[in-house]
Amino acid sequence: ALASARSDALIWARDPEQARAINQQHLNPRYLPGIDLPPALRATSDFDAALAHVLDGPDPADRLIVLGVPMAGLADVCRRIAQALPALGPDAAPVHLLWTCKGISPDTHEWPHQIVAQALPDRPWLRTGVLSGPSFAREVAQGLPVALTVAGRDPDTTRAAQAAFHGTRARIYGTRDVMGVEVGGALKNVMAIACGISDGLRLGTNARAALITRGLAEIQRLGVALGGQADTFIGLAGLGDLVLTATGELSRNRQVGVAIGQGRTLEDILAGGMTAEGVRCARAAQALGRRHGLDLPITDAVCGVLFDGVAPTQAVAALLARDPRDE
Ligand SMILES: NC(=O)c1ccc[n+]([C@@H]2O[C@H](COP(=O)([O-])OP(=O)(O)OC[C@H]3O[C@@H](n4cnc5c(N)ncnc54)[C@H](O)[C@@H]3O)[C@@H](O)[C@H]2O)c1
Ligand SMILES: O=P(O)(O)OC[C@H](O)CO
Repeated sequence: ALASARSDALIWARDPEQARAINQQHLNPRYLPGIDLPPALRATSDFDAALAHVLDGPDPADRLIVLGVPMAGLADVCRRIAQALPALGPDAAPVHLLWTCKGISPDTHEWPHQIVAQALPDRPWLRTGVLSGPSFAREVAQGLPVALTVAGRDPDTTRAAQAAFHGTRARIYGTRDVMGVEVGGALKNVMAIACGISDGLRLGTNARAALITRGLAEIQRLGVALGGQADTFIGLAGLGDLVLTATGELSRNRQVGVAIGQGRTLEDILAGGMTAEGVRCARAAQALGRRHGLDLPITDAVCGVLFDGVAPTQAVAALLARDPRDE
């Protein structure tokens, strides 16, 4: 998206072959097969060179890093940034750092902003935030319109993201509710697995709508208990991303659920190395819910099917047999 409007967008890729394909053929055959990338987009596999590109750019008001790695790589990449960043003084121009990660650490139950704060502490010029919302990478790469949310404690972060993306096909909204946005992004993946299972079982569109609506209630319950704002969950990072991921065929989390509903095993589905963050964070969401004394029945059902050998049909029956309650 950035490279469609400006000439200084640079991707850091771990794999030099991937960087070469982006530079020479304007293609990313592994992750975005068949899509022509903007010729202005350049790539490097040299981590230090990528950071220098941000710090040495012509406009100090324009320093933006977007971390598009899965949750499993977030701490590691932040530590690499911490090691490579020079010691800037307190008056240095800000560097804005956004992450796209949607999940919870399966071991420590930490949220992305907590992982970033630990790995990159005490840098007053570093402004951080989360970039989230309904956004299949493939559609963004095709140049189709997308609306996203940036959440950061410092309003500068939202403004920097808005300025950077202005003129592209991406429209950025701002909020300060980092926790709410992160809970929305992580939990919608669990709900997308639930909707996929329901669709894989051919339970119909009524069932899917029920799971989306009650799933949103569940996401909001956990998010508010953790300090998020209730109205964040009817915004792009809540309802918007939930609807997209629970219904869009491009969703990998939904695809995992559909395949399970059709009778495949989780091990078999994930054997190709697909990133489906909902699988990695469902247990952590369940544990956080229990710690806060919350009822998260759909999350429990997804955990039962993914990890405890509960048959999908049994999980549906258990959800329907719960005691009646007010909406
Ligand atoms: N793909 C999407 O449509 C999309 C949209 C919005 C948000 N997200 C979220 O963004 C995050 C990244 O998703 P993705 O689909 O781009 O993941 P991905 O699995 O496609 O990986 C993205 C890139 O990160 C690299 N990577 C993986 N582990 C790494 C590590 N340890 N260190 C450095 N690089 C590493 C990969 O090689 C790849 O180039 C996820 O949390 C996902 O939920 C994805
Ligand atoms: O493919 P998924 O299920 O990880 O979803 C991708 C994005 O998070 C959608 O906003």
